[in-house]
Amino acid sequence: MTATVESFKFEAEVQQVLHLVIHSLYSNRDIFIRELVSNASDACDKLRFEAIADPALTADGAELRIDVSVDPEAKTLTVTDTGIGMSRAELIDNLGTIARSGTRKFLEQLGASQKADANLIGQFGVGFYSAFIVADRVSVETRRAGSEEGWRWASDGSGEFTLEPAEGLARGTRITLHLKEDAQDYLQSWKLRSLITTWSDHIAFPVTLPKFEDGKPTAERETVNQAAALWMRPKSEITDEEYQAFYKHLGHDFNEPLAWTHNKVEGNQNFSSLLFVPAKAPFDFQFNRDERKGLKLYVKRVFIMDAAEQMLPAYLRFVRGVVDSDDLPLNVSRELLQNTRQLDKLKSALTRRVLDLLDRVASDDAEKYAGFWREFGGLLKEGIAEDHGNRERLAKLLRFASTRSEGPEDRMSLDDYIGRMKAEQDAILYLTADGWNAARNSPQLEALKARGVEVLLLHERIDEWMVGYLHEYAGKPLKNVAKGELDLDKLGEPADKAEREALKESAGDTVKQLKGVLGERVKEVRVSDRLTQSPSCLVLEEADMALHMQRLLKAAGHEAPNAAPVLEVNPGHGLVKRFAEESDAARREDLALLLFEQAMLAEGAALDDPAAFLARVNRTILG
Ligand SMILES: Nc1ncnc2c1ncn2[C@@H]1O[C@H](COP(=O)(O)OP(=O)(O)OP(=O)(O)O)[C@@H](O)[C@H]1O
Repeated sequence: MTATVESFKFEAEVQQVLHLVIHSLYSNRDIFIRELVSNASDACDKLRFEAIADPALTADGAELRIDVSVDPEAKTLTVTDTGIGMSRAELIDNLGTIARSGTRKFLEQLGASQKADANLIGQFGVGFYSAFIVADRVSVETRRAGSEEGWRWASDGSGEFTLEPAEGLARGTRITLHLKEDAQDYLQSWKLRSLITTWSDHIAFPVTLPKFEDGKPTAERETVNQAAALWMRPKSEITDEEYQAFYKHLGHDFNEPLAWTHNKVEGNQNFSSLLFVPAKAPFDFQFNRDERKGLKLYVKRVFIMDAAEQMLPAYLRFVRGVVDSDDLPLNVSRELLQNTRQLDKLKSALTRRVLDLLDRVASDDAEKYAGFWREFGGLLKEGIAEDHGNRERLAKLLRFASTRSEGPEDRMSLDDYIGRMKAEQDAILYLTADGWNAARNSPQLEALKARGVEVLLLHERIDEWMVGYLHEYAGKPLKNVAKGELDLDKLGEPADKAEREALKESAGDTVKQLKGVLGERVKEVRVSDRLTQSPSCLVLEEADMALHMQRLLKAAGHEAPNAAPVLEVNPGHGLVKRFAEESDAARREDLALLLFEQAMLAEGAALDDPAAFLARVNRTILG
């Protein structure tokens, strides 16, 4: 029969993954058993699902189960399942190529270095290929449910695999690992038992091991897991370790989850849900807004499909978990899911659960919540724009830096801010800027700082977009301090009020003359209440788009409104005084433009003509 053996080369990416897995996961090599048992369990899930439409697939009556065996003489470990099995084409596709687009991108990102730490690799679910950490040869014998043909796949993981027909196989898949010399401990009963019980208790199908006698496996077998869907068991009977192990299985994550929420709902809708918030963002996270995975839909304990897109809003795409509905029909399709009112309700119930969970973490453990915020905070900002109904709840979960923060880390909630607001202050004040330094050193803040008024510093790009949707919180309006007029008198008088008033009075002409020189560049020139140190700053009208946003949009090739800013000047500053006193027209123009250009630079803007600016600076310095 050797004539029928065909050889295939692994896709280049598979070789890369194999290389990475074998070299980076050696110290975590126990995970191979988790991956193989998980795959076996998925295969049983798939068969149960396909059999709903085609009962003939399970007509042979074999129970869905997973058997792990060892042969100490042959030095092999075998994982056998009675699941869906694979056809020849599926074998080639599944065990010879990389299907997940995220994995490709991950590999591209790793680039030439080809190094990644175990955590990173763990996050993309090393899957089947992890068998090669402990085995120098792996064979897969499989017969797809409903088909007569069986196939044997074999490889030593070095670049090629072979395929040949196999006779007499039972339905499902048997994976045989020829263990490496240094991996023989997996043949021992205690080792196997401890690993399998840790990893399989939450698996919904029986996982069996041989009984051992005198250290040798016998023909008798015993089931080592509870074989009940974890989420259907009463909460009080589930330990944290079980939840954690289940999460690792579900989320393909090495790390423990940050938090979880497990609920059973009965009444109008009947469903159970078990939702996890990961501690770390998965590697392909930024890519998969459109290709979301991680929330599994079951109907009456039968796995139906990954339905994250249907069951949770996009901004909660970090959530992992299962939802088991008693109401949806077993033959529910993706199309049907999109159009069911029932699902809308389910979606809003699940969204609530996640937000409640986050709220709980935030109030119970600020450090833990800070960890969540670092990983996923940006997504909640997306939520502010996308989820009108939950805006207030989401706003409560937002964290910001402020003029009182020591660094750019966002640690402050809107409630914290409101709690510290001055009695006379009627709005939540914030400033948006392109970056932390531009925000904290912005001239717009000078007078506010001088009065001890705290201002939230929104220094990330998404912030400007987000605050466009967040007009108020807890009944208090949000106000951008760089827009419109600021009524600072309400917030306490500065020490030098009388002096400033006098300066303002006398600066009327200066302001007019500045506008005359600057022309269309500015909408208006006025005396500033915002400034105490700097000579000038730019201010927009309430409805105008922030200048850094206008720039960003233009740079990305989009249309952006061209709102000319208002130039505010500080009449007490030497430069403004010099302008007022200067009689030479050319020098006056230099000074006016410098006031404008400085304000642009403080905004983080690039100047249209930097060389002309420098020439002006030099002329002015040299007098
Ligand atoms: N025991 C099995 N029975 C049937 N199909 C299997 C079995 N093991 C693996 N497969 C198939 O091979 C594919 C690749 O498996 P692998 O473990 O590498 O990745 P995965 O399970 O798809 O991804 P991940 O492990 O990241 O979830 C699976 O998607 C599945 O289609």
